[in-house]
Amino acid sequence: MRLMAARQEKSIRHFSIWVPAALAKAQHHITQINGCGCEGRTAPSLWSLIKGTCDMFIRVYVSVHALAAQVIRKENSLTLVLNQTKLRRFDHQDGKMEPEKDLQATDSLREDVVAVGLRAELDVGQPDVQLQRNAGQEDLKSAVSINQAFKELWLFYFNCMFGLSARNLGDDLRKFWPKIKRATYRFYFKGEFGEETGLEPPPLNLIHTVCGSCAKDPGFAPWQRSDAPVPKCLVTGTQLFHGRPMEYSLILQNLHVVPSSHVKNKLFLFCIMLSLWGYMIYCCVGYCSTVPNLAHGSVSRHHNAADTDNTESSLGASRDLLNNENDLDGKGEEWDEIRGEVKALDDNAMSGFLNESESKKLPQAIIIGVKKGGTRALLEFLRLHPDIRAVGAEPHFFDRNYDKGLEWYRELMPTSSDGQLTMEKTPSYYVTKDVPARIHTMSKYTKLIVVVRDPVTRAISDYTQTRSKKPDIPSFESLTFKNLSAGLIDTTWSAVQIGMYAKHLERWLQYFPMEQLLFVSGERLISDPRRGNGPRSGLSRAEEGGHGEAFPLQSGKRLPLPQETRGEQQTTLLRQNQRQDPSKYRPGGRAEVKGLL
Ligand SMILES: Nc1ncnc2c1ncn2[C@@H]1O[C@H](COP(=O)(O)OS(=O)(=O)O)[C@@H](OP(=O)(O)O)[C@H]1O
Repeated sequence: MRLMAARQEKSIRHFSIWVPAALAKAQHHITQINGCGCEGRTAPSLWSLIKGTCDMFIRVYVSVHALAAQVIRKENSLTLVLNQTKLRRFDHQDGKMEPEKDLQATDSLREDVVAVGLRAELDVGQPDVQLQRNAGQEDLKSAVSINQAFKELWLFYFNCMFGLSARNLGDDLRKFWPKIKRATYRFYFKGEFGEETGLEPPPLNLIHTVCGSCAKDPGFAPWQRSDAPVPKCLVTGTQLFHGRPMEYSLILQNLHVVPSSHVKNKLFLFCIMLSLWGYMIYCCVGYCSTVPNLAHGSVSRHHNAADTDNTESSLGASRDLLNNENDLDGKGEEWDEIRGEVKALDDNAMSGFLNESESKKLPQAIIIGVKKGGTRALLEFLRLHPDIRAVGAEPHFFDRNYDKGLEWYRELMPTSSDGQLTMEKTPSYYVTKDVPARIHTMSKYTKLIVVVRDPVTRAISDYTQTRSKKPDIPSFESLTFKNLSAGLIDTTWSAVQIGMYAKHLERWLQYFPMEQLLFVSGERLISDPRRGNGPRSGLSRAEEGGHGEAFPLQSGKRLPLPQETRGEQQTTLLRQNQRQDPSKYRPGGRAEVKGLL
């Protein structure tokens, strides 16, 4: 046995505890024990415990300065695995300790020791003691005894580890101690002691035996003192962790050791972090609300929302799944465009292209609709005419920005001389309830241009545009028809509503005579823009004015807009040329421009 133990000793961490065959049956209830010991008390205590309780024949090699021990049940033996730096052998027969003995590869073992401590987080063990319910009475008693013995053993280890050893560790051990982050005690007893088995708490004499020398030490848990009541859960009171008191919380059979001050510190830190985060969010919100652009955006959106309502009211109770949202989305760009346009014109003024008689005027002609009718094309063609000055973007003054006032509106317009016509286009005007009255208020002589197109094609164009931005919208058919098989059209859908040109026209005719409205065919604008809208269309005049090359017409295809063929730079140049030598680009006078309308 000694030979064997010596051989095992060479393997440094494996030691055998021999168990009498008579007790082997009971022992198989014990699968594994992890523990830790120090100061040479572990093995004697283990021995005392088991001997005193189970009368087992055990030979124990004890650890000195050991951090962890493991007892693993094998067939007829328990193997005590010690993670330690030094060893002393304890002979139970004569009760003497052998002299301390240095281990090989001490450093690596120390690493191992730390690793064990961290890996287990001082998870002291998993005895996994099972009480076999169908076992005989004797077996049960034996099992219970062993269970109890080991339970006590763990308790002792815990005390060694956190009670005495925390204060009595040698320097080597002490330096590892701060690395231990958390202490967790776990008991895995499948079966309640006491209640199920009727077993009493461990007898006091056992405790005295185990802790004979330690019991006087006030660092030990109170239950280890002879005068202290023995608790059923076997672990109680306050232990030391890093020299500070620890709190125990009993959760089912698991017992967690939570260093209270540690937790409190963490909680405190967490609260501080939370407050900081809250403050940062608060600051961010405050900052956002003070950033001019964002604020402007939010105000604009607010206005837009209101304006959208306004627009919707013109369409009755229409389902506006398309139009207004798009308009809102595009508005930022529009205003950038407007500002860009105005700026470009101001630049012109700076470079001397404008003469002093020019001023900004309210529009005399407006393309009021309809959306997706071809309004952009018409405006771009018209503004090539030297006597037409137009805002490139859609001002949406009469439907969304009316509260900004006419001066604001005028400021958006390009400068023009007396003979020139100022124009703008906003296709949503045609379907917006209040717009006819508002334009009429501005000037009852305002010329109104409406580009109309087959309502179905228009609706499809409208839908397609929205779908390109929002692919998730329902299908065109499902939006158009109330009942597809019956062919019932849903006239509440805005895309359909906009196409009901006659209905909207009635509203306009309440304020303007028919002669003041010009209806342009969107289809003809595509198929034959030169002649499509009359022999004296703006396009033919522009062509006469020397801009024919700007309209490379291919039959059946829409005419490319000037930007598409020449680029914005060239268009700007063209306008500058118009200004430099108006006569060259001026086939007719203002009267002729008026005649177009
Ligand atoms: N010459 C030329 N250049 C560009 N686009 C042209 C032109 N002529 C007509 N169209 C068709 O007009 C449709 C766009 O209409 P709008 O400009 O009124 O649209 S918007 O309301 O301003 O968004 C759009 O229709 P769809 O293509 O069916 O969507 C354009 O194709």
